Amino acid sequence: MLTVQNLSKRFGGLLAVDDISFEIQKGEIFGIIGPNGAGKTTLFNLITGNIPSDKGQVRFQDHVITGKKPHQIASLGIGRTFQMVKPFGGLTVEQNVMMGALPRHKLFADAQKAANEVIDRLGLKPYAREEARALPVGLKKKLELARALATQPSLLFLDEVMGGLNPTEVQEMMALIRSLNRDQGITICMIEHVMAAVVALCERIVVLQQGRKLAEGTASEVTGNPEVIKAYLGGDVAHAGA
Ligand SMILES: Nc1ncnc2c1ncn2[C@@H]1O[C@H](COP(=O)(O)OP(=O)(O)OP(=O)(O)O)[C@@H](O)[C@H]1O
Repeated sequence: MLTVQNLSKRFGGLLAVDDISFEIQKGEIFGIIGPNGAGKTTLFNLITGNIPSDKGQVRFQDHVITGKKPHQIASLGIGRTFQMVKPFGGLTVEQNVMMGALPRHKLFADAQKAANEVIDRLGLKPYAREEARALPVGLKKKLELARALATQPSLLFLDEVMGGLNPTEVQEMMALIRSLNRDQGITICMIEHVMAAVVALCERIVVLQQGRKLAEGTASEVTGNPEVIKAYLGGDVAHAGA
């Protein structure tokens, strides 16, 4: 579904993404892990057109999307959330989700209907008329996801949607991600530091370190890889359930 080939990005003297290649298959949940600063978010930004790449190519279905603008990439069916949730604070939850829905619908009323379906599905209905800035972090993360879903993606990039959530909210978010994948057929690529969630959800995982691909494989292959344990997992391996 998505092929990333030799993608690279330099910020001054720093090679933030260094010759990364991988493929995401239709229907899977794919994970990207690695220490802070490994280049994960930069990789997302390159794929979704938020920053230009220096080298390499990204193909989505039959399209080369390298060099396209974020809204063009979104209209092809690639959605994303941002790690630093940035809802339009002064707007309501419904208005924020409308931002995602509007480009998909000719009529305002249709966009509103679609936005409210997503709001319902994510359990945000009681907050639909509240200002986004008033929401606690768990609901802000859900709103971020709702906004991305309203763009009707077939491939969804999730950047640390579990970050800042309590254990109950993590369980709820995991169930939601699984349902989006299984029931709605959305292919998912997730950056995540909560290893229990990565191990439980992801069929395949890529590990980044200092911009480079350190490993790729199933959850058990990756969590059992001594280089990955040294570079990233450390004492967390037991916690990861490996
Ligand atoms: N716009 C930018 N200008 C300069 N350096 C940047 C920029 N964006 C990211 N970097 C640097 O690139 C490297 C990779 O950053 P990135 O945010 O992609 O890492 P990450 O793996 O997502 O980290 P984290 O897990 O902390 O979110 C870091 O050293 C970061 O400081």
